[in-house]
Amino acid sequence: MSAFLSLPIDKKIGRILHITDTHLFACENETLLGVNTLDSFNAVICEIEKKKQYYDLIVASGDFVQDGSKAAYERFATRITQLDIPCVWLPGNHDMLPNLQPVFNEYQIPNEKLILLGENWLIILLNSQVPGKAYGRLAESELSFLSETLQQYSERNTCVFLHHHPVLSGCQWLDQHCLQNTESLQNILKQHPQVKTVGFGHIHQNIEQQWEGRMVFATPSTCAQFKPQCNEFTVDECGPGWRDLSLYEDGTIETQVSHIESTLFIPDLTINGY
Ligand SMILES: Nc1ncnc2c1ncn2[C@@H]1O[C@@H]2COP(=O)(O)O[C@H]2[C@H]1O
Repeated sequence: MSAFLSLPIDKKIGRILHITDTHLFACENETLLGVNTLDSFNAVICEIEKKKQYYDLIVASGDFVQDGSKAAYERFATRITQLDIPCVWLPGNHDMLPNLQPVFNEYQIPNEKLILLGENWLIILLNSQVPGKAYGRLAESELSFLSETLQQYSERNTCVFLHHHPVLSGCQWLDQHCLQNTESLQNILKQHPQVKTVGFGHIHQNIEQQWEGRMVFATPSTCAQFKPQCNEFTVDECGPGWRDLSLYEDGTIETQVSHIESTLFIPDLTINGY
């Protein structure tokens, strides 16, 4: 069985900050879809600091960088560790593990896939990356890790995180890049009603919907967003975002997405791909 991180919680409610798709570059002036991704990430973190909300854990769900560079991973690691909240991560399709891993190790951002949060909750992080591809797939090893962990901790309410969307977003151009073996995930989840939610990034938009009797959600990127329900690539005007999750002892979840409201981060709506 894998190593795990055990986090006691002070209060009865477990609080998670979900950050995703930061798309940072080595160069501080680089932009994605017209948004300076370092400035938008910093704006999100500053806003979170200002709110002084208490968190037990940060889950960072991939696409940390756009250029694959160590310097860009350093930018993420430097700023996120300033929050002084335990942070765990999983990779997205843009991530280069040989560059990510040494930097996150240096900053003590642990590579834990199994987190015991307080007495009642289990957080599971899955790697859905297929190197060189925008779509995702859960390898047999990830599926058996999920299945074995859920069996071992069957008494705990559980949140599962991965990068790719297991449910269709309704954007055709994005749905070709979804999780390809959703059925295998579904087959495991069907046997484990303790899994209360599945969270992901990748699609740069807010989704909260019911799936197989549980809530699933996508969290907006900390940079530019994609417009919901569009067949062709379309950028949304929504500002950089993040998500709060409150996990209650009885297995219920409250969640809320926030966005930065600033004219500094309006994307270039004329760009049609990257
Ligand atoms: N115009 C486009 N049509 C289809 N896919 C695209 C387009 N532009 C970018 N993409 C891919 O879609 C992916 C969506 O999120 P990513 O940031 O992972 O990376 C993106 C690209 O790999």
